[in-house]
Parts: sequence; C-alpha cells; structure tokens
Amino acid sequence: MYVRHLELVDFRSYERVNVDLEPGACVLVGRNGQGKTNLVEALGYVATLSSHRVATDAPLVRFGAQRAVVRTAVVHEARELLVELQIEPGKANKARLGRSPLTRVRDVLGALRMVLFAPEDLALVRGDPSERRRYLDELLTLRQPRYAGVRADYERVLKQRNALLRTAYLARRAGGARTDMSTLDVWDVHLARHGAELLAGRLELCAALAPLVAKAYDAVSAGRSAATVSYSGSWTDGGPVAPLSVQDLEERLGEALRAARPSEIERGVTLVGPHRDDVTLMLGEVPAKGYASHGESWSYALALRLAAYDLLRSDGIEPVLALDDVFAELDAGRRERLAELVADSSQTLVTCAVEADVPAALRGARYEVGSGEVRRVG
Ligand SMILES: Nc1ncnc2c1ncn2[C@@H]1O[C@H](COP(=O)(O)OP(=O)(O)OP(=O)(O)O)[C@@H](O)[C@H]1O
Repeated sequence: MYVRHLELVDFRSYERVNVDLEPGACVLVGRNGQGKTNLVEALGYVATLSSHRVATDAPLVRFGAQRAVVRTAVVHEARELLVELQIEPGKANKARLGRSPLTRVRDVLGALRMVLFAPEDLALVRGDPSERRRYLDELLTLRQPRYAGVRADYERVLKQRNALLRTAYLARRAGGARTDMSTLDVWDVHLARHGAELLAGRLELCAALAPLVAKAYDAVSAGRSAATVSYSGSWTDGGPVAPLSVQDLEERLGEALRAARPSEIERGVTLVGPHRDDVTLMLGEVPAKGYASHGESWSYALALRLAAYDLLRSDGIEPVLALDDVFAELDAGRRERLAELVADSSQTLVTCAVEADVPAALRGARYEVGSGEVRRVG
C-alpha cells in the first residue's frame, strides 16, 4: 500500500497544498516549523481518526478557518482509493470513500494502514497507561476495524455507568436522598460484555506483539537487555492477564465489578475494566518506565512501532511507514539499523530538518517543505 497523493485544505498551517508522493522512500526536508509534521499528521489522522499530537480536533484546523479537509489517494494492489475527511470541530466529521459519502465516519478505518513513529512516542514508554492503551487500540482497529465499534459501545456504557455512580456520590455528599442504584446491575452486564470483547482483542494483540517487540528491540539496541511486553489488568492489581475466551473474560470482569462495587460507590467512578488497564514494558528485570535511560526509552518506543509495522505486514497488506523527525534523536548505529529494517517497505515517509541525518538507504524521492508549499526537488 502507498499514498500517491495528498491534498490539504485549511489543515494546520496549510491553506491548500497538493503533494504527489512516490512508493519507496520519500524524504520531506525543511527548516523547523515549516509544516513537515503537519503532512504526516494529516495522513495519520486518516489512518486512525486521531492526531498523534493533540487530543482534540480544533488545532488541526487552520487559524481563522472553520473546517479542514484531508484528501488522499491510496494505492493498494494496483487499485486507487480516494479517501476524504472533513474535520469541523464542534460538529460531526464527514468522510468519503471513493465517490460515496459514509454514514459513519469510522468506516474509513482500514482504508489507509499506516504506522507513524514520532518524538511524541516517548510517552509510550514514559507516559500514563492511557498512552499504551491507545497504542493497542489504534493497532487493533487498524487490523480489525470492527473494534472501533466495540470500543464505542464500551465507552458509551462506561460513560452512562460513571454518570450514575457520580450522581449517587454527589447526592450522598450533599446529604440528599439515596440514589436508586438498581440499574447499576444492568450497566455491569453491558460493561462486562463489551469490556470482555475489547479485552479479548487486546490480549490476542499483546500476545502477537510480544515476540515482535523483543525482536525489534534487540535489532535497534544491538542486543542489550531483553524487552518483554505483557498486559496488566486493573482487577488483577496490575498482574498479567492470561489469554482467556471472551466468555471467561466476561465472567471475570463481572466478578471484578461486583468486588469493586463498594469502592466504586464510595468514589463515584468505575474502577475496573479495560479503561484502567495497562501494558507493562519490561527491560530485563526492571520496568522500562522509570528505569530506562533516554536512549533505551527511545529504542523501546521505536521497537513498539516497528513491531506494529511487522504485525500489519504479516497480515498481508504492506502498511505505509512514517518516520517523523526521528533520525536526529538516534545515534549513528541506531539510524543505520532502523534504515536496514525498513529499507524494503512499500512506502516510507521521512521528515527531517537536516537531510544528512537520514541514512542513505532511505534517501529516495526528495521534497522541500517551506512557505506553505511542498516542492518535489529530486
Ligand atoms: N491550526 C493551525 N493554524 C495555523 N498554523 C498552524 C496551526 N497549527 C500549527 N500551525 C503552524 O504549523 C507550524 C508547525 O508545523 P510542523 O509541526 O509541521 O513543523 P515541522 O516542519 O514539522 O517543524 P519541526 O522541524 O520543528 O518539527 C508552526 O509554524 C505552527 O505555528
């Protein structure tokens, strides 16, 4: 798969820009703040329906404009698919695939499979559990778009369950009448059902990723400590969760909710479930978070992205790879090893301020980014 064309209208710093891209390596060079990341961010948004830099859509729309449009032509097995997204903060986004407008924007997921590695990925190792959950869920949805629906169902039930717990908590604090909690049982059933489905997907994914992360870490760090990845449940006190059937997971989650109920009523929030889980990243005998050096954390974050890339590849559809501003952060050895690992990719988009930082194996088509324009220069 590769992106043949990208058009942005009022996206970030761009009023309008059109870029023809090539299969293989494409290097986007430009001084700081010229809009290189904005280009790969737009493609990442098409792939995941979220930005790797911001949690809300407002910053994606050019100052003073009302909506942004991202149009892209994606080639897969000699067929070209046009994907269009309209981002309008405060309103529902709109999407088109080919000529057809989509009723549900999330049906665009899967049209572009892309793995983006960026400086923000250090948070995968050093940041909150939410960063690692997001990593898993985005990959899960890229591989199996139906999980976007599973997540949406889970989040809807969680929101409603939390609202009930919160109302009871506030009423109790205000010394008011006791809130009727009988509907909590119903929410528990739904939460356990959707939660178990999401969990099963995440556990399967984690098991598939673990050897690939170990292999990628070994390759980029040249055989220092081993990287081990495991899924930690919010109801197992952070302990690993064994892969179980959806039915068994539903039972476990139901039991955990029953056990946590007194504390949940006390605190007014749902304390167990996939929304509180984590992925434990170990380096040798110690957790990477809090112990790994800056360089090791970088290698770990890179290994997580490379493992995602490998896994998508093994599904039979070559994803697009984007390396945003990462070579400046890596030492010479890691640069070369990374280039070797991805040299045969169907398309790698590399952004950089200094072209000399990019290993020769990844210097393909060359583009200059500056003054709101992107020009092919080699
Ligand atoms: N919503 C927006 N409207 C207008 N301009 C924006 C908006 N969001 C970001 N920008 C501008 O986009 C530019 C940043 O673009 P980008 O992050 O792509 O730079 P870059 O070329 O990757 O830089 P660096 O090499 O420093 O990472 C900044 O000048 C910023 O002010």
